[in-house]
Amino acid sequence: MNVVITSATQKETDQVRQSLTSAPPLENQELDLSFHVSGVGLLSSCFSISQLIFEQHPDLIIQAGIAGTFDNNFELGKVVVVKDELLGDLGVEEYGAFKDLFDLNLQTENLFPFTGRALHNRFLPEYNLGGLAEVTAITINEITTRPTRIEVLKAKYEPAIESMEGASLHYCCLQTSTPFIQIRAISNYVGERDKSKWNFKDALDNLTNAIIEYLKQLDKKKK
Ligand SMILES: O=C(O)c1cccc(C(=O)CC[C@H]2O[C@@H](n3cnc4c(=O)[nH]cnc43)[C@H](O)[C@@H]2O)c1
Repeated sequence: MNVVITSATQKETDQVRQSLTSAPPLENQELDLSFHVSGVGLLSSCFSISQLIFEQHPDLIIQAGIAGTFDNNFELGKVVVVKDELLGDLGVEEYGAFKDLFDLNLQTENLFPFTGRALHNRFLPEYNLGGLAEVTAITINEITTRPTRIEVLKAKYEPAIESMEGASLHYCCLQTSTPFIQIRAISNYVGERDKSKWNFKDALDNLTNAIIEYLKQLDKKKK
């Protein structure tokens, strides 16, 4: 099985690479694994993920990364899987409201690959192997910082998390019928710009453990 682990930055998957090299945890060797770095943001990730799909025809793409959360009840380090991905800043802000492409009638709801405005991961029933918590996410080009903007996004989309590449994965994979799963660990609360308050360590440690555990289960399933 041809499996690709993609991340926005190499740092997000360095520890996974190290774990796989130092003490290979996969017994059955059913997985032909490779790594891919998409770059940060929608533009770069959309191009490189589509190139990856057309050149390598993976059987499964795992997007592994960190993310900010809108939910103050989430502990930093928590690992989640994205079920529905929405575009959080493609549109116009006017009179304090944000109108997206659907509100502006520039995109049709439920027109493939959208399902009710979302890029829904229809592969999760088969591929969320560990039963990780499934959440709604938004993808943004400009990291959200203003408290009023945070409230607008929460009211409109009810997102649990925010990243800068999730929608690229969902869009490219749905368009090409490529199975995928987006696994994210929470590194910060959305709006927090003081990086000393981000918890990279727990996020990257927990993300690594979740990915290794996921690969073990996939390896077993494919035997
Ligand atoms: O500085 C480090 O040690 C470090 C280690 C791993 C990753 C990074 C990144 O800067 C990753 C950027 C990546 O993270 C996503 N992200 C994280 N928090 C947020 C957020 O609050 N809003 C939006 N995106 C977020 C995003 O997908 C970036 O591509 C640094």
